[in-house]
Amino acid sequence: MLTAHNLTRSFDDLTAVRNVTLSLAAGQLVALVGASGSGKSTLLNLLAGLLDADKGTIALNGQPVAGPKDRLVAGHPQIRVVHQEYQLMPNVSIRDNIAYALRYYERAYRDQRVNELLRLCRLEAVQHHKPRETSGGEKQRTAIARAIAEPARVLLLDEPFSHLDLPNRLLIRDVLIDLVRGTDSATNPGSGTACLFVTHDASDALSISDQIGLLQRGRLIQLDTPRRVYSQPKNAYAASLTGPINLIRGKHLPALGLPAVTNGDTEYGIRPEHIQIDPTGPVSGRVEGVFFQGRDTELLVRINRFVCLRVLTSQPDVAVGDEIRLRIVAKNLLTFS
Ligand SMILES: Nc1ncnc2c1ncn2[C@@H]1O[C@H](COP(=O)(O)OP(=O)(O)OP(=O)(O)O)[C@@H](O)[C@H]1O
Repeated sequence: MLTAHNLTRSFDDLTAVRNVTLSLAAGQLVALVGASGSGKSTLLNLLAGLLDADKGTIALNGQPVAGPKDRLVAGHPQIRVVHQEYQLMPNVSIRDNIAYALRYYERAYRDQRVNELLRLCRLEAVQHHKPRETSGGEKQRTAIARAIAEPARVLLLDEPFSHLDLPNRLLIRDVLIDLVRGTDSATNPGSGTACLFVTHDASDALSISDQIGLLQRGRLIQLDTPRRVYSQPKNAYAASLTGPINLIRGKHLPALGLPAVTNGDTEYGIRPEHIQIDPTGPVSGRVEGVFFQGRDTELLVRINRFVCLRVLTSQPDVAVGDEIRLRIVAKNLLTFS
């Protein structure tokens, strides 16, 4: 549906987006993840036709999506964007901000649809407030409600969950999933929307997206299913974007009970959940930190002067200063370079 080919955009001598090729299909949720400054918002604005590309093409169902220099009004009628700053009208109520997206519809339908969106995004209580009288999360939900008010082929969201508490985060995630899959009949009867969302939160990306795209200094270094991006990351940076990872030089592998390698400078990675606490394990370490996380506890375990490992365990009875034994299975080791 939305395809981008070889997109490149520079600001002076900084290339913010470099040769990015990707496609978004109807009914598909794609998460875009990358470090701050890696080019996520720039790519989103290019895809929305809000920024001119220096090179490359964008097409929606085969039709070119023009940048602002080739259009009277920037943007594309079938592509909705929610920016990080929300861009709400400051002097009208939350209700009217949402209703504005439906201004060309007849009054009765507009009122009914706005009521539905207020309910869906839990905004009924603040519907008559001005944006400045609402919280960050309420403003964020208003921007999302406005973006999904009308059917759209493509929805591009810049950090849609960043200001939401956990219940609202789960709520908006479900709203988006329904919309994208085409199960929200009022918004998009049957066909589904293509959605790309930028996030810093690996758990959002891993749990709801069909694909994750990883940006590193403007390049799309990996685009794959959440499972593959997590278990076969392209490099150490990619691994660190999708979850905690222990990075270890080859020369330190024997100290972890793993076979020696010829190139001691090669970098390896091991996820904390792949290190087992095992009284018969070959490695001994001293617990330096215990971080309770609810279901699991993360430990910092000092193996020697050079290696300190993050270990995820469900064992609640470990304390700072304990000596524990660990086992790492070689097949779980990721090789990076
Ligand atoms: N209008 C602009 N003029 C000059 N440089 C810009 C402009 N917009 C973005 N940049 C630069 O391009 C790079 C990519 O910026 P972008 O906002 O796309 O990153 P991002 O991945 O969205 O970052 P964040 O996660 O912090 O929002 C950054 O180095 C930024 O400073």
